[in-house]
Amino acid sequence: MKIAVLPGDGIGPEIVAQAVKVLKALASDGLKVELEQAHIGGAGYDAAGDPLPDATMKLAQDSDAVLLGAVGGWQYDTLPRPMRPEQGLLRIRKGMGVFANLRPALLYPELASASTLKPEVVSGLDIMIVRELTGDIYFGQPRGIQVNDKGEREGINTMRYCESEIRRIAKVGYEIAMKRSRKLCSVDKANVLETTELWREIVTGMNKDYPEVELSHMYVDNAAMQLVRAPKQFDVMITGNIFGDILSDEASMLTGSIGMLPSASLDANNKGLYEPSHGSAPDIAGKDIANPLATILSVAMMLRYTFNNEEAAGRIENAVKNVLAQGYRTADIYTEGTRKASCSEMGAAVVAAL
Ligand SMILES: NC(=O)c1ccc[n+]([C@@H]2O[C@H](COP(=O)([O-])OP(=O)(O)OC[C@H]3O[C@@H](n4cnc5c(N)ncnc54)[C@H](O)[C@@H]3O)[C@@H](O)[C@H]2O)c1
Ligand SMILES: CC(C)[C@H](C(=O)O)[C@@H](O)C(=O)O
Ligand SMILES: [Mg+2]
Repeated sequence: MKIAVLPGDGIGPEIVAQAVKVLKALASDGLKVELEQAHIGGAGYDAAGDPLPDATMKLAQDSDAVLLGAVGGWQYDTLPRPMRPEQGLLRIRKGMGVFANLRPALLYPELASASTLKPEVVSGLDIMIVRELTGDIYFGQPRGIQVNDKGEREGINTMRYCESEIRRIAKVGYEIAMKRSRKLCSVDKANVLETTELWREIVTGMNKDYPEVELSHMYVDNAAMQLVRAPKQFDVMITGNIFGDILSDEASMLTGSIGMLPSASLDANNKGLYEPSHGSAPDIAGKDIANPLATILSVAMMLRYTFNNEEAAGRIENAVKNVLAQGYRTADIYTEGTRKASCSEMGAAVVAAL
């Protein structure tokens, strides 16, 4: 199997190096993997004048899966928008057609005290956020900054979903719910936004195809509040691109740190792009202190969803559990009495625990 490795910017190269160590360790044990690296984001702009160079998109299309670190950096924030790192990420998601973004918020028992919430609120937490990834206000037209009739500049973005886009993500949500506790909460803002009124109507209509699934609906503002009030009421959540972006960062803190939250972005055939849910963390880049576990756990998701290799996925997840049980902690999840580890030490500990 061929994996395109796109480290990107900021902490991207540091965390991806740890995930690659894990893949190479599995390869030395017989897993057949071929890795090829390419630039994306600011690194793509620096190397080829484009945040998604053609060669990178071609490599992604020729590979079975893509492992991505993160993109973005302050030095790129004033570039014209099409040249910004984030556009490279949006283009590769769209280009690969990976519309289903799975972001599991799982609390490892050892990290209950690392969360900023009370341990009893988060212990046993296991939520799957299913975020639509290639539509919504991220891609809707018209968009831009224009001068209006009064000579004043105005910024425009358009929230937009068509029925088929809603249907295909809802199907993913229902099917995941069927494999878990059969509880699905759809998050929208149907009280105000027509886009999500349609979303709610379609998700509700599909419940007849999955009668065992207990469907509920929640407005996004309430969902944001409920996630910190009583997060264990949720099992599978489905939502659109922008709400899912925000809610998944919020959910990550329930698990102790955003450095713990992996993701899988899948197309209709389970070909996928795998990346941590966090960004390039420019504030800590280059210091070897970032948490690589979200990226390492994204590799486990790759093995499970794209390569159907549950055994290898389980090996990685167990190794992560073991290193946490042994007390290894990067700075973001460090609590008194545990063993502070750098990014590379954490990667090495996971390899040793495989
Ligand atoms: N998928 C992506 O590539 C992605 C996601 C989000 C943000 N970004 C980009 O990243 C840049 C920074 O954005 P931001 O600061 O809003 O979000 P961020 O997720 O990069 O960082 C937010 C905070 O979390 C910390 N953090 C993030 N990942 C961590 C890890 N693995 N270990 C320890 N701490 C970690 C950071 O140090 C920072 O304090 C921006 O350019 C943004 O556009 C990229
Ligand atoms: C960097 C940005 C384009 C991206 C998003 O908004 O999807 C990020 O926040 C994420 O969550 O992966
Ligand atoms: Mg985000």
